[in-house]
Amino acid sequence: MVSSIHSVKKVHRIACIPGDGIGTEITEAAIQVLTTLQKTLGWFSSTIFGRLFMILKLALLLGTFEFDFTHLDWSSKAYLERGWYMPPDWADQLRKHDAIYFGAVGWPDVPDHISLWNLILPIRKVMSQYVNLRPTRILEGIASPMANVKREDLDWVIVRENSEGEYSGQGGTSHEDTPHAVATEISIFSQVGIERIMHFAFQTALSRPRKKLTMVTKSNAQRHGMVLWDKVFYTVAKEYPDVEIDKMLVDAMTVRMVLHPASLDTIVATNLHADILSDLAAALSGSIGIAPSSNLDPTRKNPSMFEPIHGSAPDIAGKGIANPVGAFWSAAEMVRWLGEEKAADTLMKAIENVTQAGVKTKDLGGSENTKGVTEAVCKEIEKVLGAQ
Ligand SMILES: NC(=O)c1ccc[n+]([C@@H]2O[C@H](COP(=O)([O-])OP(=O)(O)OC[C@H]3O[C@@H](n4cnc5c(N)ncnc54)[C@H](O)[C@@H]3O)[C@@H](O)[C@H]2O)c1
Ligand SMILES: O=C(O)[C@H](O)[C@@H](O)C(=O)O
Ligand SMILES: [K+]
Ligand SMILES: [Mn+2]
Repeated sequence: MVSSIHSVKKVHRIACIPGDGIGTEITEAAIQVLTTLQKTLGWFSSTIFGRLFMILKLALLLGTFEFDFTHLDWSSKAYLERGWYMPPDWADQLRKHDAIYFGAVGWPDVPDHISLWNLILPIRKVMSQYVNLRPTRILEGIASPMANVKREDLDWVIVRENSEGEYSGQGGTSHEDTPHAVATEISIFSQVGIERIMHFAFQTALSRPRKKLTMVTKSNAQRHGMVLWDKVFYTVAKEYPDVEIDKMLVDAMTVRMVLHPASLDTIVATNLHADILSDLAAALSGSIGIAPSSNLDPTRKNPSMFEPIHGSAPDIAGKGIANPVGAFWSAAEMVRWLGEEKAADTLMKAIENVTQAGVKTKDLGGSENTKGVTEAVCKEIEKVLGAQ
């Protein structure tokens, strides 16, 4: 009986790559929260009526959902021990899953370009995750470091091109290790690559109340690739007459983000520019520790990957003090991508109830550790569902 109930549940297969440093700590916390979410939404849901309803649903073979986590030990630590990050069939392994949950990669014992180019960048590229979606807003109970900025003033979505640009990986070094060393780092901007990210950005802008899109480049100094960006942006814009558009040079954009945050809504930028702007956005909304990201293949042919925007933070790793909120928010984005809207809303509500109650890590001015925030969010999930 139990196994037949089990089998009618929708199963979301998640590949988990905790990676390095605090990546392992926040991934463990995210799995704890997701497991609580699944259990609470399922059998133990809240009121007696909720439970009866759930039994009825199960009896009708409708079921709920559960996560099936596969843990993948693809990390710098493993690389140092065995000489590789991912096995040769890594892409096939990942494609057996519905989504990928990622912690962080990078450790001081391995050069950062080796770790990035052996783990996260091949996944983003080979899985065609050409969008990196990075929402930023000031959560309940969190204050921006900018004194006069109110919560409603900062509500942005950064759409980062995630497959090419400055991250093309093309270039090389001549006369290496001599005083005449010469290195090139070539950016690639393809019309197809720009068009698809622009369409995604316009559709994102359209889905938001303000329908406003700001495009960022550096097309004054960089006169080829960035100029193509501008050109494609204005061409694609013609298909979206309901979206209000404007254009910024990236240097001036940093000023506008700090001085006039309320003037921005959806933002589209290249791989590198959006990488930098999204760290700034996270800091302006309280901390790098709260910001989520979704590496999306919008065609859904490949699994998409969800991770906080921060890195492995070697300076605080192993201390149990990393802020898990960015990891939880990323988990909520994953749950939404998998079609579980109610579960995603529940998780976001639980996170914000916890920040509002002042249960926060040190980076947000609080005194809790990772475990304390995680347990508070788990308890809050039960409360939020119990109240429904
Ligand atoms: N996508 C990724 O996995 C990713 C992202 C960024 C950096 N990295 C890698 O991570 C390593 C460290 O990079 P970095 O120091 O430039 O950036 P980082 O994001 O790891 O850390 C920057 C600062 O923010 C703090 N911080 C980050 N996350 C936090 C959290 N959740 N809670 C509290 N404080 C937090 C850190 O303690 C540090 O002081 C490098 O190897 C880098 O290549 C990986
Ligand atoms: O993409 C990058 O630049 C790094 O992996 C990291 O900084 C990130 O933002 O994911
Ligand atoms: K990360
Ligand atoms: Mn980054």
